[in-house]
Amino acid sequence: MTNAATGLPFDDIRNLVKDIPGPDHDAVAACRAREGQLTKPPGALGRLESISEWLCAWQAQHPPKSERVVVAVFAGNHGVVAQGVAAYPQEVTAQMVANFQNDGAAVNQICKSFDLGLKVFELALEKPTRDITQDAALDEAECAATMAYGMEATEGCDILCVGEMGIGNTTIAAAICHGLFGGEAQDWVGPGTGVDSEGLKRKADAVRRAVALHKAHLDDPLEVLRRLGGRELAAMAGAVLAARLQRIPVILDGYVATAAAAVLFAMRPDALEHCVAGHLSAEPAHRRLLEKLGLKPVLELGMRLGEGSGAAMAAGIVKAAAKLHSGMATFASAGVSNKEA
Ligand SMILES: O=C(O)c1ccc[n+]([C@@H]2O[C@H](COP(=O)([O-])O)[C@@H](O)[C@H]2O)c1
Ligand SMILES: Cc1cc2nc[nH]c2cc1C
Repeated sequence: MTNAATGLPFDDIRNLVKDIPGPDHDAVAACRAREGQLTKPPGALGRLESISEWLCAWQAQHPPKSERVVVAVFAGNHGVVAQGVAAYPQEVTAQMVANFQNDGAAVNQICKSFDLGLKVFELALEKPTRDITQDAALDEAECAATMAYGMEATEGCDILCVGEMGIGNTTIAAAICHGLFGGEAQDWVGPGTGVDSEGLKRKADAVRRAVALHKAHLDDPLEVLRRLGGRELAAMAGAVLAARLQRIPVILDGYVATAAAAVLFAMRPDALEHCVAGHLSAEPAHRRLLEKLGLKPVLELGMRLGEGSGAAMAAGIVKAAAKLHSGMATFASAGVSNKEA
């Protein structure tokens, strides 16, 4: 069922997706022109050069801005944990939110290392979503409102890192990927925070049953998000969309954040061109998902933490790329002889 005739909240999201801007070719041309003048052989900074270009294309300006880089961490709880799919108890989600607020988590230390801002968005932790093996996780109004809430994360930033915290949400990510891209349930599940082999079997079975239950609605990506998703995934999808509309490049974290973004990709395949994959998570299905999306990770550190940590690590590289581009001298200004024409 589409809602075009009834005017329900998903229509607003569909209209926004229709109107997303493309890359700014003038800013890219200005970036290439300066890149060619910097005191280094052409191409010698490798992918860092493409990252500068990507920043210019999606910020629609040259030189790129990288002063205000913010890590947004969205936290949610999931009814599907009743299926025995998670290694840790659900209360860890709220406890880790407190840890973020008290500066004690891994992501806090990464933010301090690279001078990044951190914003934590707590999403009704006391009211977990419905168990996706039994019901739709959210209703349409709540899913759309949560996407709208996620859109607020873009305020006051030049570059946005998108991450999450939510016990059970690697099961949710797997269900969304299986719902959007098909294959077998076991292709999309992995250990998450470290579930044992029996738990992994329960996880694949839960994903298989959830996708079977909602199979009549899988051709609409927003319905996949509403039925198989969670609040932090809806908010992340909203944040990634808002960033595109406001010309803010995005660094995606691991498997869960990428699964949320994949909903927008399924709506239109150019919807994630303003995103880079910050890292390749050790959660095995992340590689498969990035291949589907055509995204190449900036880092591969064997991390599998979530909470925005991989995106925040990559932000250090992205900030360095912008500084290199803006701060280096040119052959002319430094009096360095260029190669013979
Ligand atoms: O996004 C990833 O690549 C990722 C991989 C493994 C674990 N996580 C984090 O671990 C939590 C979910 O794991 P689980 O086993 O409870 O589904 C959640 O808080 C995520 O931030 C995240
Ligand atoms: C301790 C802990 C920290 C986390 N950070 C992100 N997800 C997490 C899951 C657990 C269990």
